[in-house]
Amino acid sequence: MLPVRATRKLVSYVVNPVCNVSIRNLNGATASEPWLKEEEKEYYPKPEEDKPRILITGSLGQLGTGLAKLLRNKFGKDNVIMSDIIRAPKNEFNRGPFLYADILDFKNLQEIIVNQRVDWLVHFSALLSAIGEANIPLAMRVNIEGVHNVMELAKQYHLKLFIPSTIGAFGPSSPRNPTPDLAIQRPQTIYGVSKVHAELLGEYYNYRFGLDFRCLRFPGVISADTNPGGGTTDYAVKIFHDALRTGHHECYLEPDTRLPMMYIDDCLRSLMEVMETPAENLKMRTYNVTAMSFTPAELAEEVKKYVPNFRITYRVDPVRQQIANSWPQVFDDTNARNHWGWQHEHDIHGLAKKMFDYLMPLYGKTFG
Ligand SMILES: NC(=O)C1=CN([C@@H]2O[C@H](COP(=O)(O)OP(=O)(O)OC[C@H]3O[C@@H](n4cnc5c(N)ncnc54)[C@H](O)[C@@H]3O)[C@@H](O)[C@H]2O)C=CC1
Ligand SMILES: CC(=O)[C@H](N)C(=O)O
Repeated sequence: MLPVRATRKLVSYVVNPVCNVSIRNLNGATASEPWLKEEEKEYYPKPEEDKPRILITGSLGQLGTGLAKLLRNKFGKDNVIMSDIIRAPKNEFNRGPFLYADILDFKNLQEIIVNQRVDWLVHFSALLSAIGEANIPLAMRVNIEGVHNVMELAKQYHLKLFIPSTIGAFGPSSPRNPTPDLAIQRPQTIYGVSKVHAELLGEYYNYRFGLDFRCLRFPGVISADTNPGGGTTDYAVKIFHDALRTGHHECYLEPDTRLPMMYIDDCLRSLMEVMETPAENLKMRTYNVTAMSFTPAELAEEVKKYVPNFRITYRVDPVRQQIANSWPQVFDDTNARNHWGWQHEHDIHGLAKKMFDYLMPLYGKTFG
């Protein structure tokens, strides 16, 4: 029997096929562990190469498809495993590994992590703010139980874990203009409550077990090639499609409802950057990031530069208006900028240009 001098939790016994001895195998331990003797190292897997293997949960939503593309360009197609509970469109399915993974099925997730030799876990599965309010029991399961599952698995298998949070993790008693990283957090949506839970649990696992947990609070994310999944900030995507389709957008928020926003390229880059920041440069585990803040009326003015006859009218949805009224108006991301060099690229003008450059040809329109 080979001696194992580790103090970490022993998880399995295996029979080594070469010398037919029983050795105890530590989850996630590789031959680079400093506590291994030279002769023990051959029984442990070689350390991972420089390219991590990454699992994305809920990867068919607004953020996941773009992130998979970005990560695959950087780390190789086969090193990024997309997963979701919905069927992948054929073009997505053919672009690289895709697996069914229900975030509520712990065993299935465990199997994927082991079989696919996952190193990083990007946990996107969630019910967003508006849809969460419409189905609170499901939101509690997906957003809270789902987080428990990934947190525990990331701990067991020594994964680097990213879970996004949101401006929605703040509430009406938080300072709203500007909202710093550390402030009162008493959100009044199940979405917000579940995100505060994820932030706190991740920070606790980091402190208690050394889990490499990283979290960014995103504002409303705006993208042209994917659709939002049922949030309060969704109008800021739909307005571009409506402008090109009919020239008219009926907005569910009041004209002067100011919310922080970000173009998807900035959002995904911030995620990549924080994942690659050396741990010693992270002074916190949860950071605000943002790019701009605007109201529906201000965005409509921007849209008119491209579609001069564009009209916006307002029919307020009380649920989403109430949520928006409780969220930050301006997000303070000074710490992200100072600690790990976060910088946004797109303001409201850049955002509108990007959206119209992408969407106009799809709607058969030209500028001017
Ligand atoms: N889109 C935005 O503006 C913002 C998003 N975030 C966060 O980023 C993450 C990704 O957001 P989006 O892509 O916009 O969300 P989305 O709603 O577009 O996509 C979520 C995905 O989760 C999947 N899902 C639902 N139940 C599941 C289950 N039981 N097991 C596995 N997957 C399941 C859905 O099928 C969907 O594809 C979320 O955690 C969200 O809270 C944070 C702030 C802003
Ligand atoms: C800001 C978010 O978290 C999301 N877009 C939502 O509106 O729910």
